Amino acid sequence: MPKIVVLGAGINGISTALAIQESIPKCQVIKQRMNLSVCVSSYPDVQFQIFPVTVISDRFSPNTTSDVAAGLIEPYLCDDDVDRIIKWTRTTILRIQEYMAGGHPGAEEQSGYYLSSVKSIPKWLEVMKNVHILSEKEMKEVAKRPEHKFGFFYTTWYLEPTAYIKWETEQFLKNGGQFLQQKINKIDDVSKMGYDVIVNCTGLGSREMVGDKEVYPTRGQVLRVECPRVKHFLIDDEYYALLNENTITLGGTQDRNQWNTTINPILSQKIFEENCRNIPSLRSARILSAHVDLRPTRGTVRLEAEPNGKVIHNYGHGGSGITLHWGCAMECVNLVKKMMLEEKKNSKI
Ligand SMILES: Cc1cc2nc3c(=O)[nH]c(=O)nc-3n(C[C@H](O)[C@H](O)[C@H](O)COP(=O)(O)OP(=O)(O)OC[C@H]3O[C@@H](n4cnc5c(N)ncnc54)[C@H](O)[C@@H]3O)c2cc1C
Ligand SMILES: NC(=[NH2+])NCCC[C@@H](N)C(=O)O
Repeated sequence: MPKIVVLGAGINGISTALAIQESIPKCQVIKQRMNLSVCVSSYPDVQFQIFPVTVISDRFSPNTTSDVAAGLIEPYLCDDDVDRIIKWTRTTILRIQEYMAGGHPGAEEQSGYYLSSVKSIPKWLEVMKNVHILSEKEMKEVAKRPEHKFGFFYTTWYLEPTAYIKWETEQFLKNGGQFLQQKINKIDDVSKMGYDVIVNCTGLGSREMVGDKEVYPTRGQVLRVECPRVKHFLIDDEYYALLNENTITLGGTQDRNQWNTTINPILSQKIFEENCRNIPSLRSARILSAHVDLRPTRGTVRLEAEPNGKVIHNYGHGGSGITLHWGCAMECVNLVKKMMLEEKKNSKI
């Protein structure tokens, strides 16, 4: 009976743990009514759970990097292979549409403008809806700055991480999942805890815990404001105003190798002013809060099983962890299944 543990409780940890439960039936509690025709009776609900899944983490939502995220579905600050990114994004979008169809909170389509000083059409635009490259005439109407030379309109989604992780956590617990609050100093310590499969989703924490110096912080500061008048998002080369259920997230900074998580009030003022220049209606906004966190940035997302080991890595999503989460979680499930099969074969020898 392999014991599976997921390290980390951000969007990638919780999603991967839930994906394992949903995709490997023996990893969730299955309630079955045993109807025996002979005595025309039925046993009380019988619970089967063969492989419990445990999540170990030092911090939980709403105190993870994931909770600070604006929830925009758009690949960003992730230099991975673009086709891999697009594949993961597509899988995530399907999951968001299922989540929305369930009427759950914190997810919706959002439409708006991407204005830039350079003419470039990102490949990931192919997964978006209602894409329209702005004509010169339309640019004249929409541009807010002389450097806004090129732009496009499209529809994407937002997925508010805190609301979504709350829902995922409820499903995970319903499936018999377990939580353990603990800081892991070295991943080898977990191997000694008797787990057979270890999935590492510790984001920037992997720099120390796994000793991976390729993962580094990109500091991001944002504001949450209330401004019901604003109905479209607007992203340009430096700033962004992104819709959420009842608020707007204004960003944004991307300072590589900056570890400082103290909010800089001067920067907050600049983020507000620059976004008001792009969307004048924001002048009437009510500023609710400011946030800073560190994007777990890496040349590529590390999503792989260690050779002949029991560790699977899923970290380093940069500014795209919400965007890529379900695609990466499902790829992890395939690696877990493969590892369990190997384990079964070896134990037969
Ligand atoms: C300002 C800002 C805005 C963003 N906006 C967006 C956006 O709009 N769209 C998007 O797709 N992405 C966005 N991102 C990026 C996104 O937030 C990250 O890519 C994502 O949160 C990474 O998720 P994760 O689960 O891998 O890591 P995290 O959320 O950092 O979770 C890591 C987990 O591991 C735990 N952990 C770490 N080390 C240890 C240890 N040693 N022992 C035990 N537990 C440990 C932590 O406690 C935490 O629970 C934004 C990021 C920032 C900073
Ligand atoms: N700037 C840009 N192209 N898009 C907005 C990025 C928002 C979010 N991923 C983040 O801040 O990481």
